[in-house]
Amino acid sequence: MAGRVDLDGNPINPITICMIGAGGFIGSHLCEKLMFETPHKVLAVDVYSDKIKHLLEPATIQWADRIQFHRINIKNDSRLEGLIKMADLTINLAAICTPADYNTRPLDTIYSNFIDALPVVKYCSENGKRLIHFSTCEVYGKTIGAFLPKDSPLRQDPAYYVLKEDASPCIFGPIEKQRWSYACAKQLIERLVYAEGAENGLEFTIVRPFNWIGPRMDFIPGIDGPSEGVPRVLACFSNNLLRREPLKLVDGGESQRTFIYIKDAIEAVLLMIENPARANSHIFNVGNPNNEVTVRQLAEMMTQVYSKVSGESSIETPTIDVSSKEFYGEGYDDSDKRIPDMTIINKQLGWNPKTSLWDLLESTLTYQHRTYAEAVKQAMSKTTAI
Ligand SMILES: NC(=O)c1ccc[n+]([C@@H]2O[C@H](COP(=O)([O-])OP(=O)(O)OC[C@H]3O[C@@H](n4cnc5c(N)ncnc54)[C@H](O)[C@@H]3O)[C@@H](O)[C@H]2O)c1
Ligand SMILES: O=c1ccn([C@@H]2O[C@H](COP(=O)(O)OP(=O)(O)O[C@H]3OC[C@@H](O)[C@H](O)[C@H]3O)[C@@H](O)[C@H]2O)c(=O)[nH]1
Repeated sequence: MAGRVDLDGNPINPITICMIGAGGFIGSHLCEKLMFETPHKVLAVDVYSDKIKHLLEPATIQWADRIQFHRINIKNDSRLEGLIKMADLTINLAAICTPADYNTRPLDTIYSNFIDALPVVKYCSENGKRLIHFSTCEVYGKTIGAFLPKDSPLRQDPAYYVLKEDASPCIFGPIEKQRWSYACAKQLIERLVYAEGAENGLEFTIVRPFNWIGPRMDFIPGIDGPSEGVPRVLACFSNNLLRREPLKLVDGGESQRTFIYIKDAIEAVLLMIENPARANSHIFNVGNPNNEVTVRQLAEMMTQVYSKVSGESSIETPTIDVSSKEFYGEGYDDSDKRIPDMTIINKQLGWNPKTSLWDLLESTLTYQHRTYAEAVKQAMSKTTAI
């Protein structure tokens, strides 16, 4: 750790980071990175700590003085401002961010992604503290190409689908498609952070993650989350594979996504943390444009990889089609395609993703199998016994 320097060759001084949402998927990986590889301190704020308990237990005393957990709901806790004041930098990850909630709990979604983030922005601005705010690739909504006729040659032109921070429009569906409640709330908080920068000098960076995936993402229904819960696609498909049931393809699985390994993405966040002069006032896409698949292709690849890592043959009918109304309910809609433009992050931070989709699925599904296979077997045998 000694002698660490930033991208301009200047020594990196240890800082204190107030990380809100530190107990979630991204937060847990960021806490690990900061504890394992840097001298920085973390004030970890969340309502849950299960995903970082390995960093908080006495056995990990090595960094006991560098990470503190604060069980705080930022909706209503006066301790938040004090923690932001104690820190040099605040990173806000807290949000409701699973699509199954956007159309079924639109009020909670809007409050969580906009209203609850307001005091965080205000305290940073008023106290002259730097903020890294987590937004989403969903702010782009649908691509321009999605509105062209299916056979239009322009659909092949990157100008109609590659998503650029400083050029692409944000295209959402109608209000009755409540899916867009999340994207719209995230867009408004981005605009507010940006305006605080422009009018009041807030030092900020906005991150737009493009489908970061890896170990500890969401939950397996009935094992470490509610039986009826619907997590994001990686956990849905993992759950199906663990239970040896067909993977459900929503509306034919035609939507396209680019997936990035969480560990590659965390490298980018660390560069933002340690290079404020290069990261401030920027909005960054963080994704892997080389890992594009349709959801159907993702299902096929996960089936193959899971078979390899578990040693179990795949089932006879590996996928089934399901309508979005059946799967998510009324008001669901979808982003058609998400390819991040990487020009700005390349120029400012020299960062590039490394891990291929196959490799990241192999390490992630090895983790899922090791962590859950036995528990799923036991849960299933109990249900059959009843
Ligand atoms: N994972 C991705 O690919 C992805 C993609 C786009 C955007 N994002 C954004 O990144 C951020 C983190 O996402 P994640 O995947 O780690 O999600 P996550 O759900 O695993 O983590 C969010 C954490 O915030 C906490 N939280 C929520 N409301 C809170 C409150 N009121 N008070 C205290 N803690 C609260 C939750 O308990 C959870 O631990 C979110 O803002 C999300 O919108 C993630
Ligand atoms: O079992 C499933 C689950 C999901 N899907 C499909 O898989 C695709 C990806 O679904 P995810 O649950 O990962 O969520 P999305 O990519 O649509 O949105 C995510 O994007 C970025 C973040 O802001 C959020 O984490 C989330 O909104 C969607 O087209 C969805 O309809 C299935 O076909 N079957």
